[in-house]
Amino acid sequence: MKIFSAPQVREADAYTIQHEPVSSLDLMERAASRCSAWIEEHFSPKHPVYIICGKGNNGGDGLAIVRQLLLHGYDATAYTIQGATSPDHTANLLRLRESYPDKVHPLNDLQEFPSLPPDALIVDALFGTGLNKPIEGWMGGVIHHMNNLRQKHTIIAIDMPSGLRADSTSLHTPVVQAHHTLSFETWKLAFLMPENAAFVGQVHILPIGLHPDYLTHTPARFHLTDLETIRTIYQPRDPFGHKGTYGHALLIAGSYGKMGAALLSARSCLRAGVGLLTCHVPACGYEIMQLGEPAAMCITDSEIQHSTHFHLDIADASYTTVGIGPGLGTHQQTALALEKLLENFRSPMVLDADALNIISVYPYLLYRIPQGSIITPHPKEFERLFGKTANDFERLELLSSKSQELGIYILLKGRYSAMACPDGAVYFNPTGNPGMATGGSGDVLTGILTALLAQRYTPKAAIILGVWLHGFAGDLAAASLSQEGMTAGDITTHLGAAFLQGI
Ligand SMILES: NC(=O)C1=CN([C@@H]2O[C@H](COP(=O)(O)OP(=O)(O)OC[C@H]3O[C@@H](n4cnc5c(N)ncnc54)[C@H](OP(=O)(O)O)[C@@H]3O)[C@@H](O)[C@H]2O)[C@@H](O)CC1
Ligand SMILES: Nc1ncnc2c1ncn2[C@@H]1O[C@H](COP(=O)(O)OP(=O)(O)O)[C@@H](O)[C@H]1O
Ligand SMILES: [K+]
Repeated sequence: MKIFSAPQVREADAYTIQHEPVSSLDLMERAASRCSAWIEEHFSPKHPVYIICGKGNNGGDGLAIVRQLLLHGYDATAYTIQGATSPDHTANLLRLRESYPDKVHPLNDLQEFPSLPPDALIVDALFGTGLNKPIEGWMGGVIHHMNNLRQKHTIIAIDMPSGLRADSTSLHTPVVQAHHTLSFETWKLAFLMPENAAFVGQVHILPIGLHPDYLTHTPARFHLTDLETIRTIYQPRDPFGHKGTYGHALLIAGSYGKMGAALLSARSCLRAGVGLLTCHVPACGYEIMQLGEPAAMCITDSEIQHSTHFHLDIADASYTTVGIGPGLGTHQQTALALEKLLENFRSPMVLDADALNIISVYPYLLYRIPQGSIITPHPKEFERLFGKTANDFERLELLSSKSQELGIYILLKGRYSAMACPDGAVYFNPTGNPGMATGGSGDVLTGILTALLAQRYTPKAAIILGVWLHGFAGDLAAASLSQEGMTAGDITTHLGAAFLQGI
């Protein structure tokens, strides 16, 4: 699913008005009716609804929602900011005043903000995608006041929480902290940024019938992975396939005290369909691996506690791909071995965890990573590799520019993991839950991505599909075990069900 910028949303709006054709007032009526239907579905008429309306079309939506709710037996009231209003706003104001003159009140300063009865809902229709500067003065006070009321009253934002910019940071400016955001047609980039979590609450995308030609043909740089994309990527297994068909992966992982990471990664690699798996571990890990996962082959390092050189077969390129990093440790000898690996193995590989921590100490190694490889930093690892940024939008730009500069796929892990591709596109992943915020979840992901590369998915396909499956398996694990009760290994045990149900 494409994520459009605020100017693109305006273009989609104009294109729809011109080509459907539909009047802009009717499109507003349609958008508002999706919102009032959502409110009616989730809240009974015993909740009085207070809708705070700005001067533009977001406020126009708010006025139409008030009228629609009143028609359906709800007690709804509009509070409107005074000033020059947009034409569709003006038309809706007249319509509302005509039928329900006592349901519109002016809001010229904070003193005029209504005192709310218990159970009242606040609908925020102050500003949407037309916000053109940070909110200042008494309107900032209104937002502050609404946020103070959020403990007692549910706040529902129309299209955007007011004050939030769709495409750039809103840090240090007043923004409504909504419980629910009802947004039209497409996700906005701002909703996916961790720094905005407190503002957007739960996001509900409401289709309003924007013209499909515009949505299909307009290029977008940012995407949110959806089931349709996943179904296009997924390749069913060949009925005549044999284990050679699905690749031979080498997983380099583990050190003394962290063999669990290697085991978690190996198990998920096997459950994600690899043909053959060999694990390289330090000598202390031999029995752990052999007993822990009989389907994996195991080769050991000459050192007992950490790895110092990786198996010679690497130079013969007999492995389809390599996954390296989980629990590896950052010993200097391991760092040297990583440098040699990067010299000898030139196909796309997966680098995670300690492999990335080593690279952040020896940054020149970044430039030796084979083209098309996948690196999977969590935010702290990302910062160690590429430095600090002032906000999440700057971090996103840094992520994308490094991916393009280095010719590698960079996965920044989190609630909506961001996958930056060397062609400049960035994909966000919607699956997953906070139950996955537990040690070892990332190791499981490394195994999955390594397995998909081994099966000869392109790196772009592997990363989009792998991250989706990882999150979906995590969601299934949470559904059966609870977010608290699940562990990283439960993500792996639910991978089979994720293939069956998530694609
Ligand atoms: N997408 C779709 O397809 C559809 C979209 N629709 C709806 O339209 C919304 C976009 O409407 P919009 O363009 O009129 O902008 P909106 O958000 O109401 O704000 C503009 C007003 O706010 C003002 N203003 C701005 N910043 C300010 C500030 N910091 N401080 C103070 N004032 C500020 C600005 O005043 P100005 O600065 O221009 O004088 C102007 O008056 C969209 O979010 C959705 O709800 C649906 O109705 C139909 C289908
Ligand atoms: N709140 C969340 N919502 C969705 N996914 C999450 C959440 N928290 C963590 N995850 C996922 O869990 C994984 C954690 O990875 P990582 O931090 O590397 O864990 P570890 O180092 O313990 O293996 C990532 O894939 C991340 O996207
Ligand atoms: K709003």
